[in-house]
Amino acid sequence: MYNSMDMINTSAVLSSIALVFIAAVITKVAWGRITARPASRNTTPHPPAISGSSIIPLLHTLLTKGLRAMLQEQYTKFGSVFTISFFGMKTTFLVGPEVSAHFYQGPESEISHGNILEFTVPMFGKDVAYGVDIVIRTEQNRFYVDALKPAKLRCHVAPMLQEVEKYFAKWGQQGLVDLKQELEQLFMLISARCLLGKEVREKMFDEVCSAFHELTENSLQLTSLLFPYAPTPMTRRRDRARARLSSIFAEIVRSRKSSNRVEEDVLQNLMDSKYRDGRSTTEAEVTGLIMAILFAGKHTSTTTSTWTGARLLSHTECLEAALEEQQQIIKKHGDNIDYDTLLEMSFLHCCIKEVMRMHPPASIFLRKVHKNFTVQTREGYEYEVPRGHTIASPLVINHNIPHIYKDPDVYNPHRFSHGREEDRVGGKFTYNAFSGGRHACPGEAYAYMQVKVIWSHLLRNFELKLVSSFPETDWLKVAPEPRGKVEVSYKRRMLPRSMLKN
Ligand code: HEM
Repeated sequence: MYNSMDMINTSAVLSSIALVFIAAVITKVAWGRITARPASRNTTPHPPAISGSSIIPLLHTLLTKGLRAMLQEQYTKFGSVFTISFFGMKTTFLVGPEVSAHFYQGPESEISHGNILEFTVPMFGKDVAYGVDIVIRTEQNRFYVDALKPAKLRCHVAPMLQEVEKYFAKWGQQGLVDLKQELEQLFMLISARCLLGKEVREKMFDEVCSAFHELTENSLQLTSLLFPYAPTPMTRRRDRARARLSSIFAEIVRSRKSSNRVEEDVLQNLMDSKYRDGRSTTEAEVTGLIMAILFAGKHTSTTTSTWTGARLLSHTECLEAALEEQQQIIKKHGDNIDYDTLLEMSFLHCCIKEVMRMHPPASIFLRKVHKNFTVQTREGYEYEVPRGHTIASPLVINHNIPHIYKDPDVYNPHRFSHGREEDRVGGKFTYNAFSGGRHACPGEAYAYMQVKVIWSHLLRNFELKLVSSFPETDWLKVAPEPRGKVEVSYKRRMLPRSMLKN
């Protein structure tokens, strides 16, 4: 069910769109006024629209206070459904679970990514994702879901742990690190091992990292996003990097097949996947699918993990509760960590979930409307959203609605604990860090698993302190992330048990 668009992680896409938005507004100021216009053929009005000169204060807020502040102002003023119109492009924002169902589960013929993710086609090739039709894409999505389902995840815990232990064994007795940079390197090592396979991890790690870096850096430049096929130096570098990666993965696939070698990694799962008509995946498809999954999972997991550190190390109570949980698990299972042990880390799970509520790696999701639909707001207003509009589900606001999340600006993992479960207050579209409905992230369980493997290890083996101030969000990055270095000092613990309470 995944097309090329979907392969691209939404965080990157949405932030890119925000950049496009900023750039477009900077270069030309449209004129107009705020109106609540009636629908063309029936009595249901279109959502209130902000356009023309009213864009100027909105732009001012966007540039001075950021995306969240700008959207929050419009939400306070107009309620949960409003349209921002500039340069003829109309984007209707749907804020909160009450108005989000159609966004997430409307059929492809009525709501789709449109051509928003067209730029992913030259990244991953014409054989996967947005290079193929919806039928093939849906099948390829099934390959992902299957490769990342819990039964298949169990075998990744041991290799993940080995990578984590080996990585942190290189740290000294004590020292100072940039957590963001450390975790980025570690996630690439884990991804190489569990997703791409041991050929890459053992023999071609540096080459694959550098080609992948070239591929993403050059694809996510504003010009490449807007004009993915223009013959610019960036698109040429992108194409060279993709060609290199394609040939590396094609060679690995051929070698495994010719020697009948079978590995326990996601690459193997994609190689073994079959379409409903019995056809096997081709080399080009496997190559495109594996590059896309790496792209979808790496940055999101790195930023989530870094924010988890920043939040835990700034909230003593949460840090102590997380340590206490580790201690209880150690008492029960010793130092052994497996898939089931990770599932027992429910407080750590809530800590990570709360991080993604406050710092969702994808801050806004976008879709194109192909057929008019109506939405009813919580206050009882009904609006018709017309065909042709872009619609947006802004997580930066949705995850901070006070009637759903008590004290939304406070980091409080307990809000997700059993019995309280604020993420269920508004139904199934209340918490959408992993999107939802037809395009829900297939890597959610894998993502939690790897972040927990890392953080349980860090908590057990190191005393950590956040040295730099709590990071701001860098909204100017294509995928929002903590701005600048996240400096953390560490001191090795001799034995986790002796360092903890009780
Ligand atoms: C904290 C980590 C992660 C977050 C927050 C996240 C979030 C998301 C979101 C929001 C989407 C849907 C985009 C949309 O609605 O269009 C998505 C799609 C996807 N994610 Fe994740 N993701 C994470 C980690 C991962 C990991 C680790 C993997 C794989 C190992 C992965 C694989 C994918 C794939 C293949 C898609 C494409 C789905 C589609 O085509 O509809 N993600 N992810």
